[in-house]
Amino acid sequence: MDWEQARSRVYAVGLAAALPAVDKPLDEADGHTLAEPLSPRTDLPAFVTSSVDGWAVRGTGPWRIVGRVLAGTTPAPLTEDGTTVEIATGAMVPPGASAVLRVEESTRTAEGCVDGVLRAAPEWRLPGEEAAAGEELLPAGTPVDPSVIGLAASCGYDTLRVRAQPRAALLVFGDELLTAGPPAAGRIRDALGPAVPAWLRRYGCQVRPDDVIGPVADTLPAHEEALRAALADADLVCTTGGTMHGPVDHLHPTLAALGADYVVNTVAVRPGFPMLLARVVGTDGRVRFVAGLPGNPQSAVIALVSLVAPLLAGLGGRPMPVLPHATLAEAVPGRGNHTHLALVRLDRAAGTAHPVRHVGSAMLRGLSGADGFAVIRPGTSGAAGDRVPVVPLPLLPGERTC
Ligand SMILES: Nc1nc2c(c(=O)[nH]1)N[C@H]1C(S)=C(S)[C@@H](COP(=O)(O)OP(=O)(O)OC[C@H]3O[C@@H](n4cnc5c(N)ncnc54)[C@H](O)[C@@H]3O)O[C@H]1N2
Ligand code: MOO
Repeated sequence: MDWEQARSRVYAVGLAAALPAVDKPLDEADGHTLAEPLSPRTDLPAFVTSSVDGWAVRGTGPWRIVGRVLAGTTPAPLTEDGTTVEIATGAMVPPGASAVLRVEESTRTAEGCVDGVLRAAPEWRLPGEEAAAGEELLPAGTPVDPSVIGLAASCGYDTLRVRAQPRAALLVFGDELLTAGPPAAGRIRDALGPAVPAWLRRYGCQVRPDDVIGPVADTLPAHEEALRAALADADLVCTTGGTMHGPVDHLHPTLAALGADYVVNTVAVRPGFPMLLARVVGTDGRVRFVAGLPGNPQSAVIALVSLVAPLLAGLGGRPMPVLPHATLAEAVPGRGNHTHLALVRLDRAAGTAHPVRHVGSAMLRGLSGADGFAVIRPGTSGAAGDRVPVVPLPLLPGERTC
């Protein structure tokens, strides 16, 4: 399947299986996605609010001082022309006041009255100036970040209705993998067991340490047992390795044994083509997904950005991630009729993408210095100066990249 087509298909399938809406207290909502639009419960501001420290006055000056209004109180009306109350920034302007005079622009008369020249523009904020009660400020599908949480609080929310956070598990396949110490005697370190959960968390998944399993023994029964167990609780199970058809590649037979159906089975992309996404419908009718990440570590990350990121966007009810563009600083070869995802470092100031070195699919050195992958479409090659889409890596937790 074409790479673009695979992304769209996975997104649509994820959206059709969008996770249920739940209520979260504001302090637990970060990283979730709004399941309903955000609208203020009152006008914002809710009352006429002084925007300066000064004097709320009625009529023309000089004004006789008759009181003081602090923020957080309900003031008595100003009923008499020529009177004033001292007022703090954020305090409710008393009904009857005709203006607010800034403290630094006021003087005192010998009699102790306040005097000064009023500015033409009012020194207060009117109800509804920021938003009217019930007005849609953010649509469903908006990622919840600290600014959204702050806005929700100012709109009067105690909880937010958000999509449940997807729960993900990881199964690492490969008897050759060591989980400690340096590589030796034909064995290498498992690079994906430690790295993939961290990528998944950056994409908004919950991954508990107990949900990272492996290396799972390279036998079909062990694979089947591990996948069944992982699917019992997780919405998404990622597996690493075993996507091909080598002597100990058991993923496809395991999926067949579980009655899974393929959403995507191999993608015309290099590196990473053996990636897959399968769907398993449990006896309870709940849909779960298995993402088969190839064993070569960079290919596994390409499967994450290509299939898992759009799937999670769909499950979270978010829009399909839009790819930013950058200008290639150097030529990047095409990969025939496959899409080439080429690791690049972005110069954000210049808007340029710089190919990095050490980018073999078995390597992680290039990836560690990269910001994402430049997309070289099938049948094309990238020349210096070409504008190309870039698939960003979610390098900082909560970045608005997905
Ligand atoms: N006859 C062919 N062989 C292969 C082809 C092919 O087209 N024809 N494609 C190659 C490509 S491309 C990829 S990608 C891999 C995919 O293989 P699998 O997903 O089945 O993965 P494995 O065979 O289990 O492992 C591949 C490679 O990656 C290393 N690996 C696996 N897991 C980890 C891990 N957690 N951390 C670090 N390294 C890992 C493993 O040792 C192998 O070296 O197939 C090619 N073969
Ligand atoms: O296509 Mo494989 O995924 O390069 O290493």
